[in-house]
Amino acid sequence: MALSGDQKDRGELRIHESLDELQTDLADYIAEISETSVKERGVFAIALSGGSLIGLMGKLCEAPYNKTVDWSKWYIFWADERVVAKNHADSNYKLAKDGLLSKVPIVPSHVHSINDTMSAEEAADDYEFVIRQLVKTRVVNVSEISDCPKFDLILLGLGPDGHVASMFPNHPALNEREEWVTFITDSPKPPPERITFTLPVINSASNVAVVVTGDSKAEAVRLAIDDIGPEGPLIPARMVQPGKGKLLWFLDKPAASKLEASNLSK
Ligand SMILES: O=C1O[C@H](COP(=O)(O)O)[C@@H](O)[C@H](O)[C@H]1O
Repeated sequence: MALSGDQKDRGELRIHESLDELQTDLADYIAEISETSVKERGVFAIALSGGSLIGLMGKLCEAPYNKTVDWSKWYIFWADERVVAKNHADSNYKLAKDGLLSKVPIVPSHVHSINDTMSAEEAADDYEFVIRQLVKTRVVNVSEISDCPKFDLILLGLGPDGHVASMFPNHPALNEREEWVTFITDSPKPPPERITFTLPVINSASNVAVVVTGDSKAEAVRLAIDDIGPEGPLIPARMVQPGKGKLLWFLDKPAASKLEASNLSK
């Protein structure tokens, strides 16, 4: 049984007893948002991250989801990508392809990964151009409060340093307000060259879910969610604040272990 609660301005928290329970809840949640988006818009535009997230989404490849989800309506994007070849072990595309996309009937032309033959800067510009074309045709919705794309769902992981997508603590990319997709060449976590959605895009989504497991991330979870006062460090995950959308945290108990217990109710 999960503990759940709402933390003022920091969204809904779901804290799970086990990884198995978290994975089932995550699969249910994604399937529900997919169904709602397809009913309302005819399509589902989802942006993935890399890292541990993809393994935690694994139940989507199993019954009942593999048969009940309308995969033909899914359009896949990446909230961040490493600028490496698509068949490289560090590629977020490869991770998702091997762990999810090759196991369910996604339409290949609906998978929008970065151009891996370009420099980081070119790949970021090109990816933004691709998204702009899909906003024009409303495959990706548009935000009412900014000129940004409004993804139906953006799924994020969280690094122990508080990074989300490829936005790292104190990095100038956090201040980008004009571009939808930006690039970095100095990621503190290898590989150094990456592209990433900017905060305005993440914060314009209809739904943002941050999926975090393990005690190595407990301090980052605390700094992202708890009331740490004005002097507390502003880690990237704390800057995830969807304007009109819904923010949800999927945590296991070790990741939630440093949160104030007062956030939680049965
Ligand atoms: O480098 C990255 O790290 C984060 C966190 O990964 P995790 O394995 O600690 O969950 C990930 O969300 C991001 O997409 C990836 O590029």
